[in-house]
Amino acid sequence: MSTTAMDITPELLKSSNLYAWGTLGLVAILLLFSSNLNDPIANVPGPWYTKWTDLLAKYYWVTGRKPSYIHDLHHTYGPIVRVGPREVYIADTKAAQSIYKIKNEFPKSRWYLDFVPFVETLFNTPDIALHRRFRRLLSSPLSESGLKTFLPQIEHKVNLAIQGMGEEHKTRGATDVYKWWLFMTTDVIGELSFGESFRMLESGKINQYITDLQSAGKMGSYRSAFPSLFGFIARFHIPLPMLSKARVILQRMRNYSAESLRRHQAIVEKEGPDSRPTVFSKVYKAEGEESISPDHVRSNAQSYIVAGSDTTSNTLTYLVWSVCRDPGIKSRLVKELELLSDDFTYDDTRSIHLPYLEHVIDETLRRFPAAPSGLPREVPEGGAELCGYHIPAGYTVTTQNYSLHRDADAFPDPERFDPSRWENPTQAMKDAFMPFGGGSRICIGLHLAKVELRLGTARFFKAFPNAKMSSLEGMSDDDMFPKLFFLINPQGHRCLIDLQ
Ligand code: HEM
Repeated sequence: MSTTAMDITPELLKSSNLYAWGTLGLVAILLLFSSNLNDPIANVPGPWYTKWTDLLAKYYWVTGRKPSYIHDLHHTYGPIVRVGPREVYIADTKAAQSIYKIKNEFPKSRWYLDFVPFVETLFNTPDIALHRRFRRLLSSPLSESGLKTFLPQIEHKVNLAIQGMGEEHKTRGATDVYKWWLFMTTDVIGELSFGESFRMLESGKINQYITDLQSAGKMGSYRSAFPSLFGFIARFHIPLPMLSKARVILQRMRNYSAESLRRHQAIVEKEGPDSRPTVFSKVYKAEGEESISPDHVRSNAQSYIVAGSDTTSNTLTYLVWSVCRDPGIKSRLVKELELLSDDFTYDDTRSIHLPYLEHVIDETLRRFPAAPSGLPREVPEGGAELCGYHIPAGYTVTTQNYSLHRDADAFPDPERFDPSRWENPTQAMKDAFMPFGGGSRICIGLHLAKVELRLGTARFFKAFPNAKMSSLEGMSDDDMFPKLFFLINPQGHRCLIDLQ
């Protein structure tokens, strides 16, 4: 049989296709092989795509679901998991202890500067020396003993919140505790930082500054997910309405905080240095190398407002919701609080033995940690051995409370809200419990938060022992589904409680 040109061409084509695919395959294998050779964390378990990109993690971050995405990865891949080309997540308490320690600390990753940009503060600075200087100046007023000066102001604000809740219930048939706790914590930290409250408890309204802070926070989420894109837009002055609006907001916030601090300074100059103490009073007196610039005072005060409001208010909201949903837990708490007189003070909550109150608070901090997301750190020089893997210097290692607090070995039946698990806490529970972070970067406001949590919870359940969930205005458990950005937030932005 003779072979024609018509017969040859498909054969040729077939074989040349085969050749092309074969070459491509070979190149791919070579690339994979060489990238594995150049990838010092190639052996860390994780989804295949995380070797090249962390885009999926970013997607979950901007949609408020990253902690649960990471948690699922831990379920599939174990306590150490790769989530991007240069980042691993760790859900192991021993490794967490070696990352978040006081001596030879792992510095905060530069991610914090994208999340909260422009001026370095106690919260965002990766600079260890600057952080130590801030911390030396700022710690003592927020320590347990330092806070004694501010107790009357805090107690007054808690009382105003309880009063506001009671009044709202009379006219509305329920009260929105989410709103009142936010007013309370924001007014407390406003007064302690700026020397004057935002007076939201008195006006019953969120003011412009807080609205601005919330918008700036959203922008920070996007900026920290796509820092190069934002850098490019800024560098080439690409006009984007969203960015011009953000600039106006930032300027307004800056003016507001600078104005408040100036007003406070003027009062102090007129009435004497101890006339209106704030948590920054010590800073004004500092001199020489120990001092910090007025802009640093302003930006740190601003960061306190962010860090010290939603965190504590959302904890209180989830606490009230969790207790009100479980009659057994509520009656035990209410019974214990009978040990306090009706006009009890904060000191009474410390001197009278109230273990169940502490257990309820700890269980809320475990089950609904206000900062459930990753706290990224940079591996220092020399690298680190974590969970049996060598992670080189400069790579990012991160743990998240969302996973540590759901470790079933430490906390059996971890999704269950069960304060009694804290009656005899095991070492594993203590090690895995990090609601305030750890090491040198542990939350500076934890004592203030504890004061507000103890006072707020005790006052609420003493004033409203029959409080229960309300279904008014369509309120349901769906409203309380947690959106997980850097901070936790109930997705409905409300929590209606029937106080009767
Ligand atoms: C229930 C309430 C609170 C929770 C659960 C909480 C949680 C945390 C966590 C987990 C960190 C570590 C962040 C990290 O490593 O990236 C942190 C740091 C911080 N928190 Fe809080 N916080 C609370 C209340 C407050 C309050 C009331 C303030 C007010 C001053 C505050 C101010 C700060 C600041 C300034 C930092 C940075 C500390 C540093 O890096 O040295 N927090 N907080």
